[in-house]
Amino acid sequence: MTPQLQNALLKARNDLRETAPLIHCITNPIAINDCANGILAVGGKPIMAEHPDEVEEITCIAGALGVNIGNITDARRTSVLTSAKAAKTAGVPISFDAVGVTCSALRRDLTHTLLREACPEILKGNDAEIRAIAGAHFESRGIDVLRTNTAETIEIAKMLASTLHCVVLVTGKTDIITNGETTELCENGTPRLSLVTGTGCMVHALCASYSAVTDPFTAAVLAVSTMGICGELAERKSEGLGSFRIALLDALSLLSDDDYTRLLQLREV
Ligand SMILES: Nc1ncnc2c1ncn2[C@@H]1O[C@H](COP(=O)(O)OP(=O)(O)OP(=O)(O)O)[C@@H](O)[C@H]1O
Ligand SMILES: Cc1ncsc1CCO
Repeated sequence: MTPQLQNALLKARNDLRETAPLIHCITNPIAINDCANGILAVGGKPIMAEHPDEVEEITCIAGALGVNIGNITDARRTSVLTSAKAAKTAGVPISFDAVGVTCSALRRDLTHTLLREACPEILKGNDAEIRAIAGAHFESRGIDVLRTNTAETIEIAKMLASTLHCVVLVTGKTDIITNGETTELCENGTPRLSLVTGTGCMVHALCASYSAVTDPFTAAVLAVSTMGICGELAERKSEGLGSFRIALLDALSLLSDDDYTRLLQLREV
């Protein structure tokens, strides 16, 4: 990590708390509450709105837009595209979480329409989701990854980022963040994060939050490293998955710059 990136990460943490921008999220009902609380914990102001007749208005007054296709409905499918197009016109940065794009033609079609018509600044998925979007071989079951090959996925993510001119974030044991030229790997986290539903969706909500105050690359690095570090801190303070989930929100709201810097495990490749 360069000193410039380290400074940008700390500045973005502070700027989000200072400016508290409105973050418009269209997400799934499984994770909606955790996403809203996650945004609040790091300093943003969430608004979860998805009615097709109001989303354009809301996107246009937001500092960033987060769209997630984890539990798609007719209304959300319409709203995702309406909001993303409005965001492009208004210059509002978009983060897109391609949850389950591996699972159905509906999600694949929606994803490719979105990438074509209103390409996000940050494209996020797990290993299988990013591979599926790139047209590469993937192994998954439902929304879960069955097998990864990090070295290969890095190359796929770089190619996708270069083609789409966006930042690609691949989550997993090792998180990959790339804009096609610069690539960082984040080793923070704990397997427990994958045992609680919606932690990937929360990473996405943090991407949207930080993209309101910094460039998409810094925002994606900060979002995923924050979740990883807070997962590590929460694991030390909890017993089962219920107390882990609560401890995770505590850690997100209490994380200091010193602890963030001390625990950060980032390396450029
Ligand atoms: N085995 C692991 N070890 C360490 N951290 C992990 C591991 N698996 C996932 N994580 C972390 O958990 C968070 C969520 O990533 P994950 O890949 O599970 O997202 P996801 O598949 O989109 O999740 P969901 O669909 O449940 O929201 C990330 O911060 C990631 O770094
Ligand atoms: C369990 C589940 N199913 C669709 S979305 C989701 C939340 C994690 O992405």
